Amino acid sequence: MFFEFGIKDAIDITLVALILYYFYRLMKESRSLPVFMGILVFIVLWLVVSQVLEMKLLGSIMDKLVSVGVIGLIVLFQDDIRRFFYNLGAHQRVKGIRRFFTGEDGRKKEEDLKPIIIPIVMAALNMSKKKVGALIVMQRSMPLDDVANTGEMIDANISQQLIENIFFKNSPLHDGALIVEGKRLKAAGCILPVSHEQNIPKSLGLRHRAALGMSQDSDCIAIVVSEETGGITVAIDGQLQLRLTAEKLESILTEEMM
Ligand SMILES: Nc1ncnc2c1ncn2[C@@H]1O[C@H](COP(=O)(O)OP(=O)(O)OP(=O)(O)O)[C@@H](O)[C@H]1O
Repeated sequence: MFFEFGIKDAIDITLVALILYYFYRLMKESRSLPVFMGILVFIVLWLVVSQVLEMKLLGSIMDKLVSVGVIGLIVLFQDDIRRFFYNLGAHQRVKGIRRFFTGEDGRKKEEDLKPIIIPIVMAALNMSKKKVGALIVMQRSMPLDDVANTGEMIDANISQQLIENIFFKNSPLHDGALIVEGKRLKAAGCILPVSHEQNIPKSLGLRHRAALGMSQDSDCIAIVVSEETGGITVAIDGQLQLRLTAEKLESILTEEMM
C-alpha cells in the first residue's frame, strides 16, 4: 500500500519535529529531561501496542492512561508550560504582529524614562559603594502582581532616597525584592522564584539566583547590588550581565525599557 505524501504532510512532520525539539530543550533547561524521555518511551510503547500489534486490552488501558496523563502532565509542568507560552508571546516576531494589529508603536520616549531610571541607577551606585545588598525588579509587559503580593505594598513615587532607605540594613523591608511598576515603587520585601540554573558562577548566591529566576519567568529587568562585593548585576531573559558600571546600567535600562 502506498501513502500519498504531499507538501502538507512534510509541513505536518516538520511542525511535530519542531514542537518535540522545543519541548526537549525546555525539559533540558528545567532539568526534567528524564521525565521527557520517559514520556517519549511511553508514547512509542503505546503506539506499538495499540496501532502496530493491535492488542485490545493493553491498548485500552494505555488509552485511559494517556487521557488522564495529559491532565497530570499539565499539573506537573505548569511552570514549564507557562514559560513556553510566555516565550512564544514574547518572541520578537509575535510582538511585531501584535503591534501591527493594535497599532501600538510600543517604544517609550527616553525623556519619559529618565525620572524612573536615574533614581534607580543612582541608588544602585550609592548602595554599590557602601556594599548594601539590593534586589530591584522592574516590571515590563508581564504583570508581577503575584510576586508583589508576597511582600508589602508601598505604592510610592520613585525616589533614590526611598530605595536606599528600603535596602538599609536595619529597615524592616530590606530583605527580599523591590518591585517597580511604571512610575511607582509598588512593593518591597517580595519573594522571587529562585533559578536552579547550574551554569552560573559559584560565588553568586540566592539574591542573584532570585534575580535570574524572575527574569526567566517574566520579561522583567532584575537589578542586583551585591552585599559582598558591591558589584552591580542585571538579569534579563535568563541572562546575567555582571560587574556593570553606573553608565552601563543606565544604558541597559534605557534601551530595555524603551
Ligand atoms: N527568593 C528570594 N526572593 C527575594 N530575595 C531573596 C530571595 N532569596 C534571597 N534573597 C535576598 O538575598 C539575600 C541573601 O543573599 P545571598 O548572600 O544568599 O546572595 P548573593 O547572591 O551571594 O548576594 P550578595 O553578593 O549580596 O551576598 C537575602 O537576605 C534576601 O534579602
